[in-house]
Amino acid sequence: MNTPPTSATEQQIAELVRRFYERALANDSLRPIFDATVTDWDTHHRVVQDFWSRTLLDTNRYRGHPYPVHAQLPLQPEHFDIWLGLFRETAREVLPADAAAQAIARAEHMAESFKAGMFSFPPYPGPKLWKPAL
Ligand code: HEM
Repeated sequence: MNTPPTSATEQQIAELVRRFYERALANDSLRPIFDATVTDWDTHHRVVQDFWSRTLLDTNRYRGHPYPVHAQLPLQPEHFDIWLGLFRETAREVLPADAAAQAIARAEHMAESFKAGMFSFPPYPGPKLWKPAL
């Protein structure tokens, strides 16, 4: 999704990522999920920085697909609330106001989409319960 570039700098975005992960890894609910998944932190920071660079500066550095990545993680809805709380705090601290507002809006929108995709429906009951129409 491309939006007009904000006044953030790459340096501020790097700082956003650094401080956000400092907080996320100090959080007892989020840390185990990162510990179990991320083996190469430099690469992870770079990928996430590229993502925010695309969102806030309209660069084309991130070309991944965040939804399938998160759909495979053992997440509950409350993980997103905690994540967003830490992200809002960090974004307001590190980014200029226009960029903070855009980053927070994007994260909130993604959290809503992720939650809608991941938690809206009960698990598929399986083919045994399906009856073909006659
Ligand atoms: C809506 C809020 C979120 C945003 C915007 C976001 C953003 C991202 C992005 C851009 C990536 C890189 C995906 C890629 O490899 O292409 C990522 C990966 C990851 N995120 Fe999130 N994330 C969010 C919520 C969460 C939450 C709640 C958790 C729970 C701890 C989480 C844990 C992870 C982990 C563990 C990875 C690495 C997965 C892997 O390397 O296999 N994220 N996230």
